[in-house]
Amino acid sequence: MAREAGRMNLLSLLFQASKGRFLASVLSGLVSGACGAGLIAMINRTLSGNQTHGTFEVAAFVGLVAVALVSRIAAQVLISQINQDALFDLRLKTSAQIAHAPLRQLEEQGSHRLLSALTEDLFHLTNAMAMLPRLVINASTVFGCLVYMVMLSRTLLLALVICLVLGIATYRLSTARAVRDMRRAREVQDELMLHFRGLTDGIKEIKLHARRRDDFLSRVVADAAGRVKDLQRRAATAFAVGSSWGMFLFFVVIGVLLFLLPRLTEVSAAALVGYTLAVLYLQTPLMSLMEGMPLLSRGEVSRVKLEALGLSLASSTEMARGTAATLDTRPSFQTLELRGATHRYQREHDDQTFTLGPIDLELRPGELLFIVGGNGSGKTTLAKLITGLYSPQEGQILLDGQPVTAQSQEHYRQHFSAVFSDFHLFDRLMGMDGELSQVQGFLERLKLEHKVRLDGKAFSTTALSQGQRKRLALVTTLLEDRSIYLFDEWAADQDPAFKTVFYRELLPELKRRGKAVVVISHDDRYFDVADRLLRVESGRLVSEPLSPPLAEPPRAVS
Ligand SMILES: Nc1ncnc2c1ncn2[C@@H]1O[C@H](COP(=O)(O)OP(=O)(O)OP(=O)(O)O)[C@@H](O)[C@H]1O
Repeated sequence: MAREAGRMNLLSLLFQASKGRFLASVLSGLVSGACGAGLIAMINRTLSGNQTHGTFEVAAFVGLVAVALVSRIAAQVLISQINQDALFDLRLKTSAQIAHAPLRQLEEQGSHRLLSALTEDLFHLTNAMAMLPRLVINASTVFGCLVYMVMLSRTLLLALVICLVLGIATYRLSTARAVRDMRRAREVQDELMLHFRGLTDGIKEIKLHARRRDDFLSRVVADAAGRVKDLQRRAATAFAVGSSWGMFLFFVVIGVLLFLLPRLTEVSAAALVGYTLAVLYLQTPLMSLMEGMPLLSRGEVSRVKLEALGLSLASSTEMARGTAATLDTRPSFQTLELRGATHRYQREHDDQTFTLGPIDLELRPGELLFIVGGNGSGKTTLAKLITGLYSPQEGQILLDGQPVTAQSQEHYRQHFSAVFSDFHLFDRLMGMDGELSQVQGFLERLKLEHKVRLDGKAFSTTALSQGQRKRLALVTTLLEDRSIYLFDEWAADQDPAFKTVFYRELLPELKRRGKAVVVISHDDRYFDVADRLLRVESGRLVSEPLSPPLAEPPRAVS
């Protein structure tokens, strides 16, 4: 029942995506099916000698063949168009859903699962959706033939329906386990994607240690890939047995009609020939339905998987897309307060939790706040809380005295520009226009002018050293010109000379321009730059007295 509901869902998704063409393809399919039934009727009448071979009959035959041909081509073309459009829509929709999902939810899923969803699941879901109109077309052909058969003989129709019901029931019985196997294979594919990520991200570590490489390939990857192979092979075998069983049933039906039924009841020879012809004609659409079943089942597994990820395709992204254009890109503020804000990490299958907070913190324009603390003390978590990437689980954030709510969170985030320690450098500038004229100046300021230029909106390269990549990320944030800046260990990869530029020139300059700046840092040499120093210890904030500056390394040579 749940699976039926799922298919209904797939069908309605496709219908919503392209109502007009969907209906047109179904209509073309129905016309094609009706023409097929008409042709069978004509052939039967001619074979039984009930029809003359006059010009009208020939013209009618040619006409029916032509209409069947054109309507079938139309249905197929429309199907492939819907398929491509649906894939396009699904990719954009799912990307938007990921972009709008809460960060914590995405972190809990892990990037390997999201990648699986964006590649595997979207591919299979689209394949299944492409099957649905074909399923409707084939069903309409079957329907046309059945109508013709009702007209020929009700007794024969009853026999046929009994055979069909039996056939479908046994087919489903043999493939039920295959669907379960497909679902399990899909779970293992997430694991496989995790290992593939390990292969690309960890290629240096793998290359440097031959035994690690062999262990990784022959045990870790081969184990997951082997399980996927076994499960999919078993599912494919069950589906092959199921569809061959269906094929066998056709001949059983024809045997029953030709040899058994005439002994049990009175059936005319014309009806028998008509039935045999119709059953043979039905073979193609019914086989196509059966061959499509594995694709439909696989698509259904992906649909359930996407829903389980919380990326339900039914949920609309229109609202979120609409609001982006109306948001102020550089809002200003007077006060930002965290009051008793708390964030707790609770891992699945793990009793250990880490709690940050309750945090009380105030920030004003023109303030330079340093946050320090040991590894794992909660600095980055606090940064995510301050920037609105995490919502407080307890307590609240107030902006200019107003609590930040789910509705105002997107607006709240527009106050920030940040470089996190695991930042991502996009290869182009997005969401900016007028700011582009300032790029060259910032590139020169950060000593990148000989390495990178801007071609249109794209950087000429992002293949740079880690320190240079961070500088380029800083260029982007400076262009954004937001009212609050957050740097999470930005200077960690910079040479001593550039550290000085960052702490002694860039940060004070941002402060002078009225920006509030939050800096997570281990560089105690520069703590004197800060207006305030806060230490995070096991998730709690403590104030630190400011110490006098230590001896500095040489300044950068311009
Ligand atoms: N994605 C996560 N899921 C579960 N727990 C997490 C996650 N990220 C961090 N933690 C936990 O939260 C604690 C604080 O992590 P956080 O990244 O905020 O520390 P940090 O002070 O920035 O450390 P570092 O100086 O090493 O960057 C860690 O000890 C870890 O146990």
